[in-house]
Amino acid sequence: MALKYKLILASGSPRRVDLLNQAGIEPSRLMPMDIDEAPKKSEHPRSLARRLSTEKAEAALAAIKGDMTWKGSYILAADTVVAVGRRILGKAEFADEASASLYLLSGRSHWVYTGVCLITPDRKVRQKIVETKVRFKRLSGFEIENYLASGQWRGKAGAYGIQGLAGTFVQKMVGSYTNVVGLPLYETILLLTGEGFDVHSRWPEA
Ligand SMILES: Cc1cn([C@H]2C[C@H](O)[C@@H](COP(=O)(O)OP(=O)(O)OP(=O)(O)O)O2)c(=O)[nH]c1=O
Repeated sequence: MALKYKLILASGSPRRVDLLNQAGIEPSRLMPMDIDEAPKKSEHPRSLARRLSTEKAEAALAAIKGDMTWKGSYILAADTVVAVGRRILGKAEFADEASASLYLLSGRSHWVYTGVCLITPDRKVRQKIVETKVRFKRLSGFEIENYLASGQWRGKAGAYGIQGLAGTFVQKMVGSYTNVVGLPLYETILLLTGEGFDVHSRWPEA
């Protein structure tokens, strides 16, 4: 898809850039937004994905405020959350946290929620929250140790990346694969083309 517009990707995730490129879209600018990603007390994982994707897009909009170079640009942001039931499995900082996450995912199903938020040049907000159900096989201690040694858990929600070695753990998946990797392409294109989205609010012109 050849985008006629300037697109700011409010992200530092190399996966999101790759996925957009896969769809034929080259962001004009990458703006990683450093926001507090801690869930609120008893916040549902779906609500968290919605809130954080909105906050990332909003932060990018605030950052370009008054800069005429970016007038007329779209802003795209996403947030991926992994959860077992309502229990949110964040990005592990250390191997022991990653290990705990993998033991929890072993032999059961979990949900991956990605919130995608697009702000249009006329500052309308288009948003989608996409859900994928993933079932992991039962993982042996050896498989977990081996995975931890690969380092592929770093910087990823739930401490795994389906696009790498952890792809071999997946027994079953229902829903979008690209959603799990960090940006659901089908829905993102719908947002960009202006079809099938939820309008929540409108922000003033940057
Ligand atoms: C579950 C899963 C997540 N991930 C990644 C996607 C996201 O980069 C990351 C989830 O963290 P996010 O907070 O959604 O994104 P991020 O901090 O990496 O990037 P940014 O906020 O700047 O956009 O986990 C995979 O790459 N593969 C997977 O299978």
